[in-house]
Amino acid sequence: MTFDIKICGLKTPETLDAAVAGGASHVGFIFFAKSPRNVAPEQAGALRLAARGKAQAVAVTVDADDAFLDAIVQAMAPDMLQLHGKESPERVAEVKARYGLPVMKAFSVSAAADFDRIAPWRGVADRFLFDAKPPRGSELPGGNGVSFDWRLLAGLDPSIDYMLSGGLNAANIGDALRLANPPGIDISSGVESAPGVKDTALIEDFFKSVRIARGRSAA
Ligand SMILES: O=C(O)c1ccccc1NCC(=O)[C@H](O)[C@H](O)COP(=O)(O)O
Repeated sequence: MTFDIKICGLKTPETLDAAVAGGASHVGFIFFAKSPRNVAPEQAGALRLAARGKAQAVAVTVDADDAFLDAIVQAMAPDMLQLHGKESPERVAEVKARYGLPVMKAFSVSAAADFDRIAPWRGVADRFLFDAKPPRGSELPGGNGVSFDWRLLAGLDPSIDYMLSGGLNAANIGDALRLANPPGIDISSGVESAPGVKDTALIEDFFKSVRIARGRSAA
């Protein structure tokens, strides 16, 4: 079974290279003006070239309209769209049909009952991303560096394909993998030295911790 690792919120060639070299299966680009990780579609288009054939480029949007999605898809040709807002199942289906791309739908989680909410999106979204609920007052629906109780994932229907997200870092990824055994993981602020500033050494440390946790050599 494959195990996916997404490094999200990349903005520079150096950190994108570190993500790909470390073994990222997915690299994420944020299109949300209030985020310190926000990039222009053309910037993401230039960056993602280095990942072509090595990692899937994911465009992360929040309740984006067709005009904005058109601009993103045209400028960067993403491999996947991550919808991180309040997109309905109908909107997810519309986006999938319009672009012919797989869609990962994000949900925030704080209790087991939150997984019941995904039912209408099953069979519509290709994958889910389970993130923590944003802290009170945050303007960001994601990228807040906060975790939820990973034990909640242990009882999830194993046919649900998802990435575990929210507050992961090199120090806690071992516990997260042990408790949740997810098919994929996603990280952003845990590999940053400041909000929106990715750090190549932290990216390398994260991959090293993942390898150790998965029982592989740290070298
Ligand atoms: O990261 C952002 O700034 C962001 C802004 C708006 C919507 C989504 C955003 N991030 C989505 C992601 O996939 C993040 O990697 C995910 O929320 C985990 O972030 P973190 O807790 O910082 O690892």
